[in-house]
Amino acid sequence: MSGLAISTTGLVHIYRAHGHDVAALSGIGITVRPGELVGLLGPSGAGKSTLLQLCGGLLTPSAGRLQIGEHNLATMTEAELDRMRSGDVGIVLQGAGRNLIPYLSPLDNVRYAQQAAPRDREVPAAIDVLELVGLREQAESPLTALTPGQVQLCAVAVGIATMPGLLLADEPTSQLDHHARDEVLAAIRTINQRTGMTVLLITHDPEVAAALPRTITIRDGRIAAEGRSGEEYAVVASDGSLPLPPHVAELLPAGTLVQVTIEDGQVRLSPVDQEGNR
Ligand SMILES: Nc1ncnc2c1ncn2[C@@H]1O[C@H](COP(=O)(O)OP(=O)(O)OP(=O)(O)O)[C@@H](O)[C@H]1O
Repeated sequence: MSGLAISTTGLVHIYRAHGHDVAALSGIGITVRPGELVGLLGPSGAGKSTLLQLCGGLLTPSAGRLQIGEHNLATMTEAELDRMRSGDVGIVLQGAGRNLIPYLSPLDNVRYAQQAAPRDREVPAAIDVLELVGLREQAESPLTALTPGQVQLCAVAVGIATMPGLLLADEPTSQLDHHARDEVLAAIRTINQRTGMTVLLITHDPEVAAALPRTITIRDGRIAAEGRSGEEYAVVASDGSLPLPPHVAELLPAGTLVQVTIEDGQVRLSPVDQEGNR
């Protein structure tokens, strides 16, 4: 199938835990076009995995709109979510082993994953899926004979086994040496370019982020910035607010009065004291 778009407006997710609520996402608005390859960045606890799991239908939004292709996830029944998860969205969980059956070869792992595909979906031969990620030669090897990078490639192959329109990958390049990391990233790029599959992947690695055409940074459950080929930009939210980059926020602590002016077409932020004097 062709790539699926992601569209969210005011997306909120609250975990209800031991009598207190944790707001993991506090109003996320993003649009990802079909076939885009996007990295999700941000400090630990920012809400990246929560967003990924919401997009995969593994969690239900507490509020807001979340649209994956034609699916409006906020209103889908459990049966509809099951169908979406089995064919339209592939998920690679953090830690390659969690995606694999340890006693099956890469070929049988992919075949097993393909059994979940909807009946009307034509899936490619398992060997062709492995070829796509560069694992044809290891197709029948036991997983224990594979390098850590090859095990991760196998997890990616399982994630795309049914040729979903959206691949969600939680830190697929972490805990790998640079060579293996680059191989996994190259395989994900190949999948994206050859199939047109939309890809959303979480990374903490600045070198991986710099190599991606687009990144979205989340901080404290909100969109903090976007990157284009390594260059970071602040993003104006739908309510007109603009999150300051951390190095600017350090200069303008909370409560600072800022005069916003336009001079020669340039928007200027000038801090003033509490009496309004520059
Ligand atoms: N099952 C849960 N129950 C309660 N709170 C949770 C649960 N899962 C995550 N959280 C909290 O939600 C917030 C966002 O967590 P999330 O795992 O989405 O962040 P993250 O950006 O993926 O972090 P990391 O990079 O460490 O994986 C954090 O404050 C976290 O402690």
